[in-house]
Amino acid sequence: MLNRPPQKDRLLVSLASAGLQRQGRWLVRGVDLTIRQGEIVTLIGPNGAGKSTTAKLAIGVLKPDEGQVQRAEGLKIGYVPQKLSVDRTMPLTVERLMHLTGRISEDKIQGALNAVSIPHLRKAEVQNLSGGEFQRALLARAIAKDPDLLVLDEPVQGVDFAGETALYQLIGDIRERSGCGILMISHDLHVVMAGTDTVICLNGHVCCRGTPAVVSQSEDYRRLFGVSRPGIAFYDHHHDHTHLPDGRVRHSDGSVTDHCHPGDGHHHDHDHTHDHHHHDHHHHDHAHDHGHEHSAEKHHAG
Ligand SMILES: Nc1ncnc2c1ncn2[C@@H]1O[C@H](COP(=O)(O)OP(=O)(O)OP(=O)(O)O)[C@@H](O)[C@H]1O
Repeated sequence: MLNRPPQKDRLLVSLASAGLQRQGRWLVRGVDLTIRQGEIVTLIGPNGAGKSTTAKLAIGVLKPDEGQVQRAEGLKIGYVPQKLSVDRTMPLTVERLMHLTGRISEDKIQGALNAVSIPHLRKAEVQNLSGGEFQRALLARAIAKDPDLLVLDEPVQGVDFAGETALYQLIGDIRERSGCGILMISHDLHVVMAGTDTVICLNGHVCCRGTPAVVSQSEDYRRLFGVSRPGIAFYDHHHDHTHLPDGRVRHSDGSVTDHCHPGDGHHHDHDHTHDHHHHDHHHHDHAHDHGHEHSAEKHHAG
């Protein structure tokens, strides 16, 4: 699938001071945003912040009342909306779901299902799929047409944390393989979004933007999402040590100690909080206080 030569930095979509008004109210206003080939841009923001509206402006489903929206000529878009107009209780196989938006060749269907690791579910009924399998089926449908731009409105809804991690990984792999640009939407930052190049935090307007690490530390982000809620610290680097199940730490030189070394590659300027929604203890999704006893069991006990 999707094996066209990468045209790095090709501008796919740009919004300049874009705004949309309905019934005398600006749903979004002053939105500047660009998506380039091979780039993952994630829109975050609370309910009603205008994320879906912004995505619809980007793909051209909605026209801006103010500002400009431009798309590359002949841009092919794969869109996974937040809500699907198909009734999940209706009898419908994955294969037929993929044909709903137009005929796709057998090869493309197989290739797309392989790419999202559900080739065995081709004949499965959509209503029997798990949340994660359903999201993969939607993703397969979107990538089957070799899009230049994938727009994914809440791609991990109804998916547990392990599935979420796998899905974000898959989305990153799709970007690597196809070189397409990706616009994703989420309510909040997820640690596993570290593959995102740019996060844009929306609340009717753009509150802040930057890498996941920068946004998670920004005052605007904290104000919008509440400083006191369990925070997420981002690690955009690889640790050079491993946390053992008994809470001790094995370092790159093979030595084992009770604590991390000061130079072990953790950030020291972040909020020392845990994301208590995520009980799995992955090396890239935890923040911890270096002065404290740090034990993996504590996380699992959550
Ligand atoms: N056609 C419309 N007419 C009037 N208001 C609308 C229309 N479409 C959306 N809205 C309102 O615009 C605001 C932004 O909606 P939008 O769906 O873009 O938000 P969102 O950030 O995607 O929210 P969520 O996280 O809940 O999906 C909401 O308050 C919504 O009620």
